[in-house]
Amino acid sequence: MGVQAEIQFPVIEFRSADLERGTDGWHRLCKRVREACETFGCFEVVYEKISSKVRQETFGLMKELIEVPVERKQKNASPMPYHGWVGPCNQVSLLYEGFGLGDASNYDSVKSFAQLMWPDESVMINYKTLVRFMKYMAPPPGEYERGLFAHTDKPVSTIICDDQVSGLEIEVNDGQWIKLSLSPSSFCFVVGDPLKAWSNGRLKAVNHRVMMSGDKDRLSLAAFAIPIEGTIIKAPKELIDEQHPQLYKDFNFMDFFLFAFSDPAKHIDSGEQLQAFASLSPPISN
Ligand SMILES: O=C(O)CCC(=O)C(=O)O
Ligand SMILES: [Fe+2]
Repeated sequence: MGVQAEIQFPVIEFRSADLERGTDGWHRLCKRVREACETFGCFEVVYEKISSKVRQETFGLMKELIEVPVERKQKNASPMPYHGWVGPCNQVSLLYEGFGLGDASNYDSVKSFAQLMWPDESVMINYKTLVRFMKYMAPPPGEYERGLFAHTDKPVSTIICDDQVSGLEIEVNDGQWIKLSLSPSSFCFVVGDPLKAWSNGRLKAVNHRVMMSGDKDRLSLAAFAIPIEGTIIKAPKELIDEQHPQLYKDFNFMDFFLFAFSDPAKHIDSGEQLQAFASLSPPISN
């Protein structure tokens, strides 16, 4: 046997700049990938955009997945070969265990996999994200004008980001408003009516509005959590006791959402709509 020549296994860095189709960098990258596939049939990809933190968290969660009871793992079944759970067995190996998550880039698939494996996490509301892109024009010179009327949010929660032109105001005490100045790396998290109901009134659905002044237009972007069809908003039993009697009836999120935007509800103050829709006790009169 001859002396084994030193073998150079291909290591290719995927830099963001080279991933732009048609550029010189992209052509060079394609050439190296093709050569590696022709010679070795594989290569090491160096890609720094996936942080080591994300990788660590992923493997941390996998350890939790391995710990779920076998009866639950068996629910990860599929009529397709190689798509479901396989535990240690003679056909594969006594050392092997594997789960299958098909269509993994689809958020709903990931959610339903997680719900099969961790069904008790009832705190988790399965939702879709509605994003709205908003522009508020600068008011006439010297004016302080309403950009968006005062309201509490109807989705479960909202994350707002703006372009540093302030305008968002929150009501801290009855009638006392503060204007937020979000830093370039901040977002504002807002509790919506359904989250208030879910928490049996513990969390505050804050009244907020947009008031414009100055000469700059304002851009904002909001991501709203909208529960999937059929989601029932129900306070967990741990949050209900003698000191904290149940404040709201269980309700279908979409029924409330449609109610809040319906004609009859237009006459109800935004912050009172939850009370009007789901209250179990008559309103307290002063
Ligand atoms: O544009 C903003 O800052 C707030 C938007 C908002 O409150 C909403 O769309 O519910
Ligand atoms: Fe809002």
